[in-house]
Amino acid sequence: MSTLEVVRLSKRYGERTAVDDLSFTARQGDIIGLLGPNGAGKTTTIRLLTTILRPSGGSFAVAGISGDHPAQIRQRIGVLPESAGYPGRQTGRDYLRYAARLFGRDRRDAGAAADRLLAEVGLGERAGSRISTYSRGMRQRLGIARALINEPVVVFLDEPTLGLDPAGQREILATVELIAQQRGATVVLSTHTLTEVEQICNTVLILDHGRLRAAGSVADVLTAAGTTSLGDAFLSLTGENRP
Ligand SMILES: Nc1ncnc2c1ncn2[C@@H]1O[C@H](COP(=O)(O)OP(=O)(O)OP(=O)(O)O)[C@@H](O)[C@H]1O
Repeated sequence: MSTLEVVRLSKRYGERTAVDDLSFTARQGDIIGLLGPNGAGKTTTIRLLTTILRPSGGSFAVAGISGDHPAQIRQRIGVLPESAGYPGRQTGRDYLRYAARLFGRDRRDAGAAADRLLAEVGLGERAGSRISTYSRGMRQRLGIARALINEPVVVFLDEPTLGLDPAGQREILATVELIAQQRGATVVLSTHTLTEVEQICNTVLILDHGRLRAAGSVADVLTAAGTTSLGDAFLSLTGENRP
């Protein structure tokens, strides 16, 4: 069964169509790279699929549950938003424990879940430190741990490596691969970094002006665009190869 099924989804803001007739499906363990120039509709797509926004048209389902049931969808997804804020005075462990309690776990269970997740994202040794002392990369990994607290079927990560140095980027990508391989979750990853997509995504979606310009494996997209690099494919499919 598909974990995520999107059928002719659209979102309009007045005259502007931010997402236009978007359809795709995903399965367990897929890492989907959501690409597109600024304003292409990536964040709007993530907001629709995480039930923050209501679609203007079309439909979607997570693990067979219709997007018409946002409360049920939210039980089955995890999200790292574009710019997540964190309570700097809390420790990473306290922050995750609280998140686990919000999902109904008892005190002991919440503590165990927090420690397990902190270890999973490589923050075990800093579990007891205040978040204000974390680097940007560490905060992003904490945000990913937060997104996993309810054992989600689909995890949405909006530009998780933005502003990170190469080592920080690599740590995030390794974490994302673990989420897909060991948990079998589907990961939807929005990014502007094409090398990341080439490294870890088994599916690429290229959006432009809200429309899907290409979908498939990196090899499929190269073939469709008649190019040998994902960068060239991106530029030719999105009309961004202007001088
Ligand atoms: N609340 C809003 N009201 C009106 N228009 C909006 C709103 N949010 C987004 N848009 C418009 O919808 C389009 C898609 O925006 P979106 O933020 O989804 O793009 P994006 O691909 O995530 O861009 P970026 O790479 O810059 O983050 C843009 O034209 C944007 O101006």
